[in-house]
Amino acid sequence: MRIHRPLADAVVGTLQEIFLNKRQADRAIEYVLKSNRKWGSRDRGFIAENTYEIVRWWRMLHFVIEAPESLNKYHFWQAFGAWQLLKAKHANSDEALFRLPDWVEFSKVNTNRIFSRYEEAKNIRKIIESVPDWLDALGEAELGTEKWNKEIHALNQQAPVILRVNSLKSNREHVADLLGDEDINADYNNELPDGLILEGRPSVFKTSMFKDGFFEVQDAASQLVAPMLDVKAGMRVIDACAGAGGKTLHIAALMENKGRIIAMDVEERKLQELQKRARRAGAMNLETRLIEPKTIKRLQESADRLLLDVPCSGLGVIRRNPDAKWKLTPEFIENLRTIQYTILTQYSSMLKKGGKMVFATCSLLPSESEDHVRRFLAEQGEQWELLEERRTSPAEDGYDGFYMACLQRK
Ligand SMILES: C[S@@+](CC[C@H](N)C(=O)[O-])C[C@H]1O[C@@H](n2cnc3c(N)ncnc32)[C@H](O)[C@@H]1O
Repeated sequence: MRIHRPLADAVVGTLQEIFLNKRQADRAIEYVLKSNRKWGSRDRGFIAENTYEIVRWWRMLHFVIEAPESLNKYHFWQAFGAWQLLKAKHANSDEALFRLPDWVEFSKVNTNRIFSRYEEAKNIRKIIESVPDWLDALGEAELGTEKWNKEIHALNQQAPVILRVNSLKSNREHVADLLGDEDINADYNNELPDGLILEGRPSVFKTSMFKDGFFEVQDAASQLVAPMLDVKAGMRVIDACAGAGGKTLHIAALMENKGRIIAMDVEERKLQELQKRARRAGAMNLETRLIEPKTIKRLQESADRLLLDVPCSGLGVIRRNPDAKWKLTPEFIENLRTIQYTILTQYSSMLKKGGKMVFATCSLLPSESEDHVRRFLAEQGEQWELLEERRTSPAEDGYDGFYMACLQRK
């Protein structure tokens, strides 16, 4: 394999945007890809994949190149070079040893030293799995050593691309056929009635099927949340932390567009995106509502079903957002725990007696998930019954790490 200089430049420049200018990885990648329309799909794939992988393995690469705390552009070139040298080995592949091109930026890259540092790194979990000290300690404290070893390893693997077919417009056999016409192969999974697991990492957003609202990209774990709500056509449903509406659209499809969904959030921008997606999906039975001081009180005991997909650390989805490892802080997670429990205790009042509520997070940490439900039941158990609870695990079932619990109001 040869490395093309403009592509390497693009990766190194994007890494600097992410680490020095604190840009979000997906936005920085999107920006650089838009900057040169002439790049073909392989070039784009190279830039996106290498950037994401170097972000994912940042701590390990930082260790092998022996970089200081304060970084300059040459350190990003060295990390890029080290990743080219190590990626086959790191994936346990027996590909031939890669030789770096004779570029001045690589003049300080010592291949033998990189390999010996890599062997050293293998003995230190937080280095080889590339996690900050505090997160490694927190994961181990909450999950136990054996489980954390497995989960953090699985969280560093690339996640599969999974679609949720929009049953308002199509069905999965039809979409699988249409994808086949575009040389995209898809597999089924019995647990996900509308799910299609794609082979490889094809770009699906440019297909006419996507533009026509035939599917959304949504991980398997996320596809389990709306069905747990047990919605029926005609019900009144509140999705209280709807964001851009991944789960709202699923709920709308399960309700066959009948009844009413109120999709709420504290960020108007996300609700606008939700409306755009709802139009594409043909979801007509929903309205969006920005949460203001009296919104929750006005909706007391008004919903048959309530989804609380609360803001969380996103630790269960770092396969897809590896830069979160470097942006999260213990203080931020602590603050989230307070918000999560406040949402659970205050927003639950919107549910009618006899109604069902799902509390969900995309975190692997019990302190953001199970612990809240246990405390809620301890404090208000006479009014609530826990009907069902589920945890998904990147290590065990290959899904993102979600928690979801269904509670019924007595
Ligand atoms: C996990 S995300 C929701 C993802 C969304 N349900 C989906 O499936 O695409 C959590 C959402 O909670 C919102 N949020 C944060 N604080 C909130 C609050 N106090 N009340 C309601 N929503 C809040 C965030 O803006 C974010 O969109």
